Amino acid sequence: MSARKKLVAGNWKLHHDRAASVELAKAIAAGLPSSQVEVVIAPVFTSLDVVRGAIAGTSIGLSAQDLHWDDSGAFTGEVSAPLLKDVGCTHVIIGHSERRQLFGETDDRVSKKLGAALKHGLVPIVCVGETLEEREAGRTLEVVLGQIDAALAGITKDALAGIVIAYEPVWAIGTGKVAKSSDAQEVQAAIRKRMSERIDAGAAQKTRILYGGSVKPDNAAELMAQPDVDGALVGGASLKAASFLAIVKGALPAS
Ligand SMILES: O=C(CO)COP(=O)(O)O
Repeated sequence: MSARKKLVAGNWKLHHDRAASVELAKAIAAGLPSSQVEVVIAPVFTSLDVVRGAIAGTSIGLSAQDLHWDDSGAFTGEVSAPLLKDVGCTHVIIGHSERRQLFGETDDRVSKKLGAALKHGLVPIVCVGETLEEREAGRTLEVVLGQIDAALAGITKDALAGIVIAYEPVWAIGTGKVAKSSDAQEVQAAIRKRMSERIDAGAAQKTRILYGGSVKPDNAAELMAQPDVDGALVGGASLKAASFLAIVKGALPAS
């Protein structure tokens, strides 16, 4: 079994007001099956404060869904790493494909955001993934490894061990079309190899690489049984405690 502790993160995207967020966070906290799996939830910005209160005293990590790379300044509408720390965040999602596709996120910005997260002690969850067109053109590894190279430019081996990568094929997000576990494994092994070659082999063995894209209770265990799938980044199925907790259970080692 891998020495890497499995991590299951729920990306709530633009869902749930404060009351619904607190209710969901409490239900997740009450149902956590085991501390053998690390669990992180990522509510909308406006719910972070109340969710922090709802999970206080538990092992659940609190993640934002994005950040700006500067600490402060004339950046209307943005939120920075020090402010996320101030509200109690432990993690931050960076470079989600929805931000890349809908909000002009670039590889360069992803790299700057990663630097800001690390500087302020937030665990970055860096998302990469190919579109359907890129996969069908046989360009999956070229695209994904290019995103990895750009995001991790300049990262030290000490920092590498603590970051989280999420491989999320764009065509699998919100579509119900999950990647085959063997395909996820192939890409995630290639990501680890690239980080070993370009940064540090020892540190790359410690980096958690999650799979995301239509993860559900009925496919989670098989995906997370792959040697380089160290957990899941879950969208739709993280919005209900029962399905999210079932996925967390799927991360437990088979008994
Ligand atoms: O984008 C995702 C998580 O960040 C995946 O979303 P779905 O689980 O809804 O496909």
